[in-house]
Amino acid sequence: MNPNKYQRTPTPDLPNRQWPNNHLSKAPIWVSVDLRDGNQALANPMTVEQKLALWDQLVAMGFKTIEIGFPSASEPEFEFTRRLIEENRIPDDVTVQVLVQAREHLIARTYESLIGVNKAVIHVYNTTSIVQREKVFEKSKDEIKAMAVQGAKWVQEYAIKADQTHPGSEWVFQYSPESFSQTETDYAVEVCQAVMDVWQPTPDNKCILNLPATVESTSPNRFADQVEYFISHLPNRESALISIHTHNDRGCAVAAAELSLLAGADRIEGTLLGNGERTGNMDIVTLAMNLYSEGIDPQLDLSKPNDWIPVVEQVTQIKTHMRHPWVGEVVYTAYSGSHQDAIRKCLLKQDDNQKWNVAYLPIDPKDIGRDYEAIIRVNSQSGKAGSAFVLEQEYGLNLPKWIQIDFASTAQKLAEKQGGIVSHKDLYQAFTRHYGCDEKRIDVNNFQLKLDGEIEKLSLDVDGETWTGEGNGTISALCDAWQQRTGQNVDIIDYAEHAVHMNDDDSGKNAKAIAYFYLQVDNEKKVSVAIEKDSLSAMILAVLKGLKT
Ligand SMILES: CC(=O)SCCNC(=O)CCNC(=O)[C@H](O)C(C)(C)COP(=O)(O)OP(=O)(O)OC[C@H]1O[C@@H](n2cnc3c(N)ncnc32)[C@H](O)[C@@H]1OP(=O)(O)O
Ligand SMILES: CC(C)C(=O)C(=O)O
Ligand SMILES: [Mg+2]
Repeated sequence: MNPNKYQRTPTPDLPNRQWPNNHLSKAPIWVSVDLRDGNQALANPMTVEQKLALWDQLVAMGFKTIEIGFPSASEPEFEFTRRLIEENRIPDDVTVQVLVQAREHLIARTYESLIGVNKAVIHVYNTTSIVQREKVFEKSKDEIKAMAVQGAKWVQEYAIKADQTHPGSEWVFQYSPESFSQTETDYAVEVCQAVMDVWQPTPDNKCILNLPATVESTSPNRFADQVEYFISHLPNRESALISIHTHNDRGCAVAAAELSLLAGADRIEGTLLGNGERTGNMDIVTLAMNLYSEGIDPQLDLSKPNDWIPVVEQVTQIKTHMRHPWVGEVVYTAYSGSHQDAIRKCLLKQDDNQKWNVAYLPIDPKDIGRDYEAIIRVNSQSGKAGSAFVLEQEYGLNLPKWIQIDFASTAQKLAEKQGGIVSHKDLYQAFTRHYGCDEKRIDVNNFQLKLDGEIEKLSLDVDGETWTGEGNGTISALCDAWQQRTGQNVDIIDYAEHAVHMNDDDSGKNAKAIAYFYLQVDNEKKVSVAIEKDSLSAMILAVLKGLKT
């Protein structure tokens, strides 16, 4: 490692920067560049059929501008453009965008690909960065500016020609000073101003100036400075939409785009899940969800990742990381005990009419189709709350805290034995086995209860023996019967019972009752559970189990 090899990328001095004081209140104009920047980054570029599948997905998600490719680059790119147009696949409210270099024959071919389109953005670019000027193009600043101006002129001239031969299309012009992030910002303003001088946009007929961090080379705050500087120094700013196109070389593409919006940008280019050159383009999903989590309508439908992620994965051949922000498979899952406990307590207190406020869950996972099943998974890092949550969500068991504590060591042993995540079914089976819920070990018959004044008189046969007792209710009469038979003193420390819908293998859902008892028999504390057809039977059996075992 030799840090002396590297230097800081210069950015403008902006002592009165405004962006840190700003807040976002609306979504930007989104532009998907999946079909162009995403595609050009793939070892195996998408086939036309794959591009069509991704196009349909992007339209369904609500993108209104989609960069569909670089039609002058290859036959498949050209053919894809033609198919969208000829097969009427472009909805009226969606605009296609195409990329082209500032080279005449490529611009001519680009317009050819667009014959018959209703509306298209022609996106022309040339690089303006110091390294590319000096080493790649070996041109002066004026010469590079002249390339941009020439490109802008060709874009305009060929639009006029296209209108003459095939009238009826609407053209929007976009220019990118490629590698804006590594360009002196003053110079980027100068080049863009020269392009605007050619196009003569107005506030009613804006052009688009797209500022790329082609290679991300500064921290997001310094990129935001570059953007604010650009916007505040651009004459005729109101005649341009300012677009941002960041890449993720430093891992901050989303942050840089988000801060650029604070700095005044109107429009964001990016890809789903951040596919794109090298470390990728700015991930639109992450930025849109960031806005959503702050109460801003993202103006995109990201609610069904389980539908659209497979499409993206299929066409890119790139798997989504399980911890991908907002949509990764486990990003709402808590394994650790204290997280599970906090989530469970917050969810119990979360009211549908209140703003979402749940520890460890920045949004309601249900908003993007993630079931609570995915939220809490029980393994050996989990505590009592995790098992309680699973049994509650999946089986409708509202375990009192003393049952949670009593069952915790059984769940822990199971998790340690299995070594990974304990399935919901295994956990439930462990619970019913631990409390003997499936075994009919006590035979109860001839139940009779008579009210004598304020006293309940109970008689029943337990395992063939007749028990009698009295008290101010069934359970106290039952405890009295035990005391009469054994001389042991019985106190009910706590109990709970509720209805539960059991999934019987044969007959489907069955309403039953579950009772939980916490007893003190002389000096011994006992916990018992019974599941029966009705609540009285469940309570009697739970008490008997506690007493007899
Ligand atoms: C940052 C980005 O993502 S930019 C977009 C990059 N995407 C792509 O390039 C994908 C599609 N591109 C292609 O398939 C090819 O580059 C083509 C078909 C467009 C052009 O191919 P070729 O003509 O063979 O040129 P090649 O790709 O080698 O390009 C380099 C030439 O174009 C010039 N050039 C590169 N970019 C530009 C530009 N934006 N404007 C004008 N000239 C340019 C270079 O100076 C070089 O010129 P030279 O041949 O005189 O040295
Ligand atoms: C063509 C431009 C906008 C680009 O993709 C980039 O600079 O990253
Ligand atoms: Mg790019």
